[in-house]
Amino acid sequence: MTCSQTLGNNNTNKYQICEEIGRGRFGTVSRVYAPATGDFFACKTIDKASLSDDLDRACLDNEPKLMALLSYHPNIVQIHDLIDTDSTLSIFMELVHPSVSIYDRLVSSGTFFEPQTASFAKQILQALSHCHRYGVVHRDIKPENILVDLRNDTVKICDFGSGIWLGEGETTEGVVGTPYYVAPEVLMGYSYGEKVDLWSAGVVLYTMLAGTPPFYGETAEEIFEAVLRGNLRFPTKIFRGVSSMAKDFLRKLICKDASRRFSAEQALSWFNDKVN
Ligand SMILES: Nc1ncnc2c1ncn2[C@@H]1O[C@H](COP(=O)(O)OP(=O)(O)OP(=O)(O)O)[C@@H](O)[C@H]1O
Repeated sequence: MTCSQTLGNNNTNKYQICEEIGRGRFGTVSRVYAPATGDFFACKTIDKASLSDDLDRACLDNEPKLMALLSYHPNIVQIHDLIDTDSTLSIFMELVHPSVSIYDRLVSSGTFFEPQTASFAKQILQALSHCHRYGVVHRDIKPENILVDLRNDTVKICDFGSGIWLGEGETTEGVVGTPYYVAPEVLMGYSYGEKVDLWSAGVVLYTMLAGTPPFYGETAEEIFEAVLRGNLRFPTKIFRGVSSMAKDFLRKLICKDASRRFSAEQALSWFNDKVN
């Protein structure tokens, strides 16, 4: 292993940067080594010059704060350290190694079997229930933002860059998220709350089972139209091997009416009643 280039305040050389393990809109994620303790971490470095507006800057401020607020939960990537300079912000996090997301797994091995999807579903819901108990709405739940620790099949939610803190009963507005996974109330411009994460989680679980998202289009506009129609189908050819219980569960998450959609807590109790 060769880790060069150092990172640290006042030349403390606290961390040595190893290889790049991921790339997002605003920066890169690298594996880093802390010589003092012998530990490895993931470091997301955001180039402040790449932030074009106040919304981007607010997201940058929010991400480490929300992660700290949520620490510790076994299904949420934990924040370890922060280095803020004039030009960059580096967030040091618990490392998931190798860095594999549900998206990577879908690309490399295709669809997931129902028992593994159920195990991941429970962990995702436990993470969301924890987030929502602390008033944090993730707003960008998608396969790329759910990491899989292959050593023990534990999933960990990452990337709170689009997250928001809402007080009890509070709602927000603004289009945030990723086309295939975004909830209809977000696209409609309505005020919305934490239930948007349950819609997205439902779409992720559907995609794990089917290999394609439930609402599809060639362009972002076409995807948005399909999401707004919210016509949820389970084509027999694809869902032949999937239980009616699983389809029932997905209908309770991918439900257009947010007031009738399961909360994370309701989804977990349903899960504990039916699956265990
Ligand atoms: N803690 C971690 N351990 C291992 N890999 C990670 C970790 N955090 C992020 N990654 C990898 O880096 C990628 C990008 O991370 P992240 O989504 O946080 O960046 P981003 O810039 O916020 O991306 P986006 O463009 O989606 O907003 C992830 O998809 C994953 O592959």
